[in-house]
Amino acid sequence: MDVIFGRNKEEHPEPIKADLKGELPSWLQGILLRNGPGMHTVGETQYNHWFDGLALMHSFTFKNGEVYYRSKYLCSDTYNCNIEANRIVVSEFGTMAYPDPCKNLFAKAFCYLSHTIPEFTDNCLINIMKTGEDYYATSETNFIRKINPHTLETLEKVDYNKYVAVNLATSHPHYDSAGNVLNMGTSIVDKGKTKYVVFKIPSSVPEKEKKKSCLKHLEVVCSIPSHSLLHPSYYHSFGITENYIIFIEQPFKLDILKLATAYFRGVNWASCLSFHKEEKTWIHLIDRKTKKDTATKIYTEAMVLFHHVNAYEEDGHIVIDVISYADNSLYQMFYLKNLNEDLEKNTKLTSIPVCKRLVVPLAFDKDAEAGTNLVKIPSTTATALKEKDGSLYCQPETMCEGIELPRINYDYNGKKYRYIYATEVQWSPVPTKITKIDVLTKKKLSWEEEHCWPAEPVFVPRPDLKEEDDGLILSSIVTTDPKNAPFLLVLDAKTFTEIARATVNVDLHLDLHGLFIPEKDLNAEHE
Ligand SMILES: CC1=C(/C=C/C(C)=C/C=C/C(C)=C/C=O)C(C)(C)CCC1
Ligand SMILES: [Fe+2]
Repeated sequence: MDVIFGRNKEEHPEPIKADLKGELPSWLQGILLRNGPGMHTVGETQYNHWFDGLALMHSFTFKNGEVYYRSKYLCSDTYNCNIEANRIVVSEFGTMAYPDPCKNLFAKAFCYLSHTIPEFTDNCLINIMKTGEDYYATSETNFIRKINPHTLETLEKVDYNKYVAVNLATSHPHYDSAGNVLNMGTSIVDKGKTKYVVFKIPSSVPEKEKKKSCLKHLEVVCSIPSHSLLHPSYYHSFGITENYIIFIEQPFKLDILKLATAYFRGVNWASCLSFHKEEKTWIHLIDRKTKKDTATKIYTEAMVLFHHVNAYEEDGHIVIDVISYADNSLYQMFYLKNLNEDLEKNTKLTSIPVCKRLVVPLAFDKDAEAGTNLVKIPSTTATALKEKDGSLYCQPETMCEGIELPRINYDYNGKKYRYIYATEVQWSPVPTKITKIDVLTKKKLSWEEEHCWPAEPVFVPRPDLKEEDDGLILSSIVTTDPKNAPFLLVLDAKTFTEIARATVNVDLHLDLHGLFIPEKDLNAEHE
């Protein structure tokens, strides 16, 4: 497994023409742009956790029936400082680094005693975000890095904090039909309060400010007070429907006092996160018009969740699909010492990812007796029980087990939908299959091949789409058989049959997330 996880990957900044088997439809023109950790060793030093690795972006460009591959390390301040020092000098999720010689850039790390919130990394390794015509590499700290989607060059470093008071922000923003971005971040102990802030980045700027970034026009949509000042929830994504923003405040929490003292206690940021299994998971539904949370307190059992799949409104209910775990063993699993030794032995998850459906009634009989199930949708076994104190206790329906990195046809985001595309994992965190799940019939279609390790499957709609699954699935496939080079797999989303594969003779890295940029959204000037 060292091949997949531990070994530093080489970058290929110049386009490499892939060897294509099969035929690509002529409408497939654009760039699949993805992000993930590519380097875990700098000089003699090594990161502890897979999520610490230096961001390596890669892209598959589809042009006139051909595919071109490139990859480039994000030239973040973190990357530059590490490379210059020839060792890890900036702390990441699972690795605390000292001392920091880049004093000018990371000086604040030394002031840990006077700063509650340490200066975080700009190693944006998780996802790619589009705002207007700009693209950013993202992680979960306050920093994002603008990039050129054609050349993968690194551009400006942006501090969210300049535009909105957040110390952390998700790397899974949502987009509305006009391309505006909706994202959430946590504002920690700011003016005596800790809250979750929802903000909007408009997709365009006024004509006279054409050269300015959309971030300058960022607006706060609403904020949700944290249940606890010093223990805000950790969250990796959130949900939206036409009229609501869905925020799940899980008992997997960040301990701010631990965070503030981690540096001098010699522990990593990860150790500041803990799961409180005896606590509840609070479900917040924010009305997008009134900006208010529901008056009723809504909760479900303690869970750890990273990915929302989708959410929608149906007959006065909100349906929320998530991938959840019974504990936080997922983060534990991705320590490189677990991944690189005996994968089978060390990475047995103590809880597997489960796709759960939570259903919350919006309007219900306030006089209903305690214990009544208020869910009136016949298609689900999820319940919402009225409690004596007036709160709602939601018990989810299990949709399926063993899926992660879920994607949908994004035109159905926030709407009633039918298909989930995901990677399939069993008791090990490394995916071996890609799967399509029909949430209506619970039927599954899968793709797998020996020694193949697929990435998150991205759905690209056919231009004349008539049905939700009219389109293609793109997934980059890492291989561990030296005889078979890695490739970009193209499946028909309807049947899950292979349309084409574009093989590239490079050491492809297992990545996290990314997006497909159709040609019409690409600004040719930057090419
Ligand atoms: C650096 C840093 C963080 C980084 C978190 C990361 C890098 C999370 C990655 C999560 C993934 C990839 C989940 C997949 O399901 C925190 C904890 C937000 C806060 C402290 C500083
Ligand atoms: Fe994610």
